[in-house]
Amino acid sequence: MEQRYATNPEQIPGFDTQDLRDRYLVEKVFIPGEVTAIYTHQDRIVLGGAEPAGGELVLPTFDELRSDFFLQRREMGVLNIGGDGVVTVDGTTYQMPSTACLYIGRGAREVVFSDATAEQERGAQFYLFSAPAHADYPTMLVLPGEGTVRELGDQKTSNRRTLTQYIHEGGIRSCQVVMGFTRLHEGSMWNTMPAHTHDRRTECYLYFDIPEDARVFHIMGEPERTRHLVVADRQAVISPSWSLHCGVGTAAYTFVWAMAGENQFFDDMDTHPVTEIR
Ligand SMILES: O=C(O)C(=O)C[C@H](O)C(=O)CO
Ligand SMILES: [Zn+2]
Repeated sequence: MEQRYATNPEQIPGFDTQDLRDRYLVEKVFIPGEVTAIYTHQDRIVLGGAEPAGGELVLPTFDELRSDFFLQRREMGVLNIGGDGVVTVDGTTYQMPSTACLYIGRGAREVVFSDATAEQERGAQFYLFSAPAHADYPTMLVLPGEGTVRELGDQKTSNRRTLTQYIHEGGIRSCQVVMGFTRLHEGSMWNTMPAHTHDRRTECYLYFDIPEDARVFHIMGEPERTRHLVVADRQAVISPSWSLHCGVGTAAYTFVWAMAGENQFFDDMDTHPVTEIR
């Protein structure tokens, strides 16, 4: 498993484009037939992907965790961004259509990922987001349309978007993980405006449904000295607690957001008016 150590905002001015990409961008989240995992020391989050590609994939444990099985001391949110899939947790099967979310609580020993059928055109792609857990919450599935929906932004400012909360205080309960996804409406390109930081939590965005010839310019860094990452489809960005995280696409797109840290209050954000960002 790749490890990425935590960074300090004072390091950012000394980083060139590649340094930023090496530390904050995950270019290959999905590899057919593999479970990928990146261990970031920012809030000890592990993020990755499971793409069964017609077979069965078992969630392995990794040496770096020094645990008997992956979820011995951790919890995990799983969000399917591909075709229909199935996740089996200790013998219980969960059908996961595209954009369904499964919370898997601490203590689950065996997690298996597969496509729903052998003949499907588009395979399942499970995005994985895990954080240390101090208690056992039940494993729960939430299907598309069942989360808490918020309509945000305005077409006039090119940021009309629908945000769905799955794992959060008013939905599936967890120790730390907060998770959901945001879909930009056609013609809207800006996410997360007005932009914010939340010193209490690390957040990761997995961008998807970006057309092949389009990119998202993800803005990061301290609000008074921002930088950017150019992000392609199905790539993830790690935003440390001190980093702004917002972006603009050259086409509409969708992204999974997921957080872990000091609290789970979704609205605990320090907003930064665009007129003050540098
Ligand atoms: O479009 C948005 O706004 C978001 O999706 C915001 C993220 O959920 C976020 O950054 C929560 O802290
Ligand atoms: Zn945020």
